[in-house]
Amino acid sequence: MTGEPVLEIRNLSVEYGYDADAVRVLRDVNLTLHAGEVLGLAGESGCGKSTLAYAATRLLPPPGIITGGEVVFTSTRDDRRYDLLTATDDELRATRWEDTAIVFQGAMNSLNPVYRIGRQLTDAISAHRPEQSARQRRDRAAELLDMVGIPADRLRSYPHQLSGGMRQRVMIAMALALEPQLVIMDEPTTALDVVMQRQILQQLADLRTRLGFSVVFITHDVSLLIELADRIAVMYAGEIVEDATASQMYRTPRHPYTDGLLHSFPPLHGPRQELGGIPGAPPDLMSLPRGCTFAPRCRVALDRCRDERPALTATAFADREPHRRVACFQHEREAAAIPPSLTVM
Ligand SMILES: Nc1ncnc2c1ncn2[C@@H]1O[C@H](COP(=O)(O)OP(=O)(O)OP(=O)(O)O)[C@@H](O)[C@H]1O
Repeated sequence: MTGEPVLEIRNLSVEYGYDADAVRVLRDVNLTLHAGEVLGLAGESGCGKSTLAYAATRLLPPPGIITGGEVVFTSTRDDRRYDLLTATDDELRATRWEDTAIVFQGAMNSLNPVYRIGRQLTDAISAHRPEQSARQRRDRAAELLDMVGIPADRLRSYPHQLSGGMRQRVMIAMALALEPQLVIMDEPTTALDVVMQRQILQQLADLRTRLGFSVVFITHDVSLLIELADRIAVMYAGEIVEDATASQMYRTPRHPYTDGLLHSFPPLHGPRQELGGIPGAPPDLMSLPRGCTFAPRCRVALDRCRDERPALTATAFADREPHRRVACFQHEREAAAIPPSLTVM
């Protein structure tokens, strides 16, 4: 169901801090998001998921600095392709909310406590659609609430009168107000329970089917993404280490880190399984190991993995799984050992 590229992130690098204190937090990240796709970004805390989302949309707060790369956005609104990293302030203003909307971490707490929900939605609309009448804006606000499953009479509620899940939905409604092409949600639900997380991602995926926008959904919980995303990019220590469809990742994780993540969260459906987790902790970004950054925690690391850093490239099974990428030497060895006819895809 996915279409043309909407967002093409190329060799994106980010540092926090300056000079000797600078930490390279993203290293040459390449990732493409397609029209209508739900892309999940997974990985443990601190691996750079939020940094990637904020840098790609030029919303990175200081001391974050984009040190290289490009982020090409294809706007269907004005049929233009442009690099968000070199876009002018006017271009960025025009693209925000209209083309791309971001729901930040903890966004549900960013609703203004002293205004009713309706006012906050209509204010967001009027900032970009001044030509609309008050009536049109109210109707649109009610329609948006309805889209996210909240009855229109809640327009008169104050944020504190809504549950956390409802406030999160209001933020989604606000993000959808101007019919953007791309919605980015950063771990919208850390404060909410897993059932609520699932409902929210489910709702976004359903709305995407109806309205056709693309979604980047950031979470620690890869099992949630397996169920609801089309594609998943797994990040580790500032790099993408695996990029595959959700079903490929579930059936045949090619990176040992992905495999570890899959066994770190309980799936909501299917047979019970023991949670393994991943021993150890991610490396200090100031002093990364020479070889694969995951090697010190990897149960199947080879000597080569400690010396050489694997690049994110097509898998060793590329003829049968095009568009899939992994950064791991071990899977090449496995591929060489398995007769192609026995390979499970
Ligand atoms: N303002 C900052 N100054 C210095 N380093 C920072 C800053 N913000 C983030 N970092 C570092 O950048 C790295 C990536 O952080 P980021 O928040 O992007 O990761 P994340 O995967 O989104 O984590 P989480 O899931 O906890 O939000 C971390 O090592 C973090 O310590």
